[in-house]
Amino acid sequence: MSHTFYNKMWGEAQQALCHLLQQEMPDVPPKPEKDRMAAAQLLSTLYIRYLQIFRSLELAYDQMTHPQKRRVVRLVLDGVMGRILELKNELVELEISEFHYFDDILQDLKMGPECLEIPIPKYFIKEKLKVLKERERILSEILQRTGTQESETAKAVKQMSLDEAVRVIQVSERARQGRLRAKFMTEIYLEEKRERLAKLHGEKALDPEVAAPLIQKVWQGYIQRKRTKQHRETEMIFLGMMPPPNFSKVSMAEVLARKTESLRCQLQEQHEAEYQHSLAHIKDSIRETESLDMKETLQDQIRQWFIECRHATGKFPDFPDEDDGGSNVIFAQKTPEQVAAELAAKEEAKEKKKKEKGKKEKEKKSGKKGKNKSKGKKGNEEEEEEGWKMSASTFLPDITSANQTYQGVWQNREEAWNLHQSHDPELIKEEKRKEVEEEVRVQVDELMRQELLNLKLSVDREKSKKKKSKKGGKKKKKGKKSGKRKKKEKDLTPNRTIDSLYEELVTEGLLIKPKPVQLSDYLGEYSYLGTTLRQADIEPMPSLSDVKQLLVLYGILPLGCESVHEKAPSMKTLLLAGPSGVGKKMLVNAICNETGANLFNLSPANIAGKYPGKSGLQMMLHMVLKVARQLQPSVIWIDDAEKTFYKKVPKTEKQLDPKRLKKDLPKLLKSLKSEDRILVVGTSQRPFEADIKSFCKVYKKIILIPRPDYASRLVLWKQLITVRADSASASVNISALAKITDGFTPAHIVQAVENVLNDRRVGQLSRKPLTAAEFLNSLCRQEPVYKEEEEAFKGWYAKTPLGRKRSKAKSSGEEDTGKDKGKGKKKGAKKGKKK
Ligand SMILES: Nc1ncnc2c1ncn2[C@@H]1O[C@H](COP(=O)(O)OP(=O)(O)OP(=O)(O)O)[C@@H](O)[C@H]1O
Repeated sequence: MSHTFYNKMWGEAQQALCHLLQQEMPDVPPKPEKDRMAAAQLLSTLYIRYLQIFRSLELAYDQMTHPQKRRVVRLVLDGVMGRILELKNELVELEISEFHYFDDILQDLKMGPECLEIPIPKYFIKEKLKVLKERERILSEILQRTGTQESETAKAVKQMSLDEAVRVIQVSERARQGRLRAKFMTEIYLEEKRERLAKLHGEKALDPEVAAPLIQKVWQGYIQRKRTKQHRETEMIFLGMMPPPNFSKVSMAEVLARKTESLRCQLQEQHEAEYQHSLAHIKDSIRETESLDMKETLQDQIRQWFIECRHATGKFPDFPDEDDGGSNVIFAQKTPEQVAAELAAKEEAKEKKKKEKGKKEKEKKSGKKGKNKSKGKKGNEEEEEEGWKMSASTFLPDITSANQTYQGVWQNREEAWNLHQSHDPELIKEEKRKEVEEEVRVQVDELMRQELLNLKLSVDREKSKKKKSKKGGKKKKKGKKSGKRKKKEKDLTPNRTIDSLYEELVTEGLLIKPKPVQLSDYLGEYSYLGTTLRQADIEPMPSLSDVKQLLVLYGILPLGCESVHEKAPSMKTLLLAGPSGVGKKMLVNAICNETGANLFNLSPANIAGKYPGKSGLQMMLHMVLKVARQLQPSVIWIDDAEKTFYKKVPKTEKQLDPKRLKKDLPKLLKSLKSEDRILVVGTSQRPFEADIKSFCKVYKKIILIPRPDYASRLVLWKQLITVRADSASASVNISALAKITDGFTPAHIVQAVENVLNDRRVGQLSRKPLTAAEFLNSLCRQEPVYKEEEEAFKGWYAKTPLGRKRSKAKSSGEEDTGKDKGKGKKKGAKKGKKK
């Protein structure tokens, strides 16, 4: 695509954003929304519209080559990402559920489900590709040196003694020789048979008149069957029931597009380097050519101010302090609106203070008067009256200011000269001029301060007392600051470099290499019935694609983007719970690969016996945290997370001390600050074995991963078979396979496909098409997820804080409807409980 295309895309996204901002920040603040459904609808629509803008901006940022434009796009992009997270958070609080279904809104907006896919900005990896590659190289080197990698692979492969190995080789060699001999014997036997038959029927050769129709019959049959098959395939392709033959082949246009994309990336780097060079060069030249002029004008202006002030007040003014902005304060040009706004803000602050005072007094009075009136009821009534209101956003101001920059600088900029979309020197000049002006101002201020002092001494005969007192004041301020300073965390490894800590952690197996999986490898299909089911008061099962989206929102976006992590609702922990094989570990690895994060493994089984004792544990956590902070983003993965919070440790596991982290994990989380891009991800197959209170206190965000639904199974079967053998899925009844594998997890499906489609079978595909029945053998040897296990998960989730909140809200909602119908209050509550 061309530069114009991406510029246009950016412009359109900004326009759409402008509309949204008008809707989000109207002149008259909207009234609180009393209807929950309407509020959810509003939030969902905003969410989807922001998502579309996000997609366009991400693409534009990835491909635009103009360095200055890219900076503005990046600001908006990060802001939009943060706003999407905020909206999701609002939705979670409003609907009291992690999963939301937008199918009805998609229908209204005439969009497909692919519009809900949350893109992962490519800059997360692209902008630190060199660092990541270097780190990967170091990690591999350490692993090779220490032999950790070998031992890991050795774990997977069963150890074999020499005798055993020799025996296996002998057996297979004898089998090979036997097969070869048998083949020769068959060939010899067939040869002899043919010769014998030829001798027997030699004299009775067929009459050509009889032989010809025989050959024709066979040939006609063969050719007709072939033709019919071809007709059938063309018809299926025409009906859209089969993909065209070169459907999965990459087209020439695509290859070209990819090539252009990579060329653009090179151009981006080149333009960025030129831009950086120009920044320094232009500043130098401005300093050389303009700073003298600037100095003189500024000096003249300040002198003028001295004189004017003396005329007006009879005294020379005090020169503003450097901390207050120096001479900037003198020349601050404020518009009448700014002055009015300042006055209004002051008045507001005053009124607020008054109100607060009044409130406090009232509270005191009411506290004395009435303990008879129940507070709870009052609170509820107030809440009901108030309704839902959007919480204040931390990202909207950023988006607005970036939008203003777009409108002020870029929207109508003449760019006919800039065909190659490199930097605009005029803009750099404007920016650098300001910087040089500031530098000059500081120098001039110093001079003028001295000049004013001299003037005061000679004209007003004033002594410089103030300075001394001010200096004293400054000292006091400093004293205050140092008093307020918080205690710093103790560094247990002050003499060690990060490299040596990194190496130690790798050697100990605490820092591991993530498996090479991307989030796009996690297959799943959109759930099309979500809203319909919810409207019928049936809680739909989330689909794997919903899970994937949650993971992008809660894991990838905050880890990948610094500003989003700092300002978005804080997320330090995430729990992925679900039956074995639903892809929990795969998702953890995908988070690391998509964000370039380090992966620390603090699973109970992995830390057992390492760094023994209390001080050892402290040292281990300190090292992990220090490296994780320095080389952020980082993911701290705890497999079998429930074991840390066991209600009762099973006898067999007592030796491993699985509860080792129980006390220190909350402390570790407390020490994480908003600027530390570290995410603790727990995975658990049996969360119900943990003490739910302490477990949920640590893991505040819980994602329950379900077994795949029919649509996801269909996609899984199709994709997994196609990956192994391109055209094999055409002959398989995938729908039947998806139907009978209800209850099986993706891991089961992966296993079945691997078992059946081995290299030998793939080689036979052209002669013997694949059938669905071949998978049954492998499937029937695997244990599906039974209903009881699924119910256990659901029951456990209902006991988590969000689950309890939801059931509470549901029962209170039912109570209300019960009241409306004129039924007794108790009946409603009972109903709620039963449900
Ligand atoms: N949605 C999916 N799409 C494609 N492959 C998947 C999906 N989910 C799981 N898999 C595959 O299934 C296998 C098992 O996944 P994984 O080990 O992540 O499961 P798990 O839930 O962590 O299992 P366990 O709880 O037993 O440790 C992996 O090979 C993974 O690639």
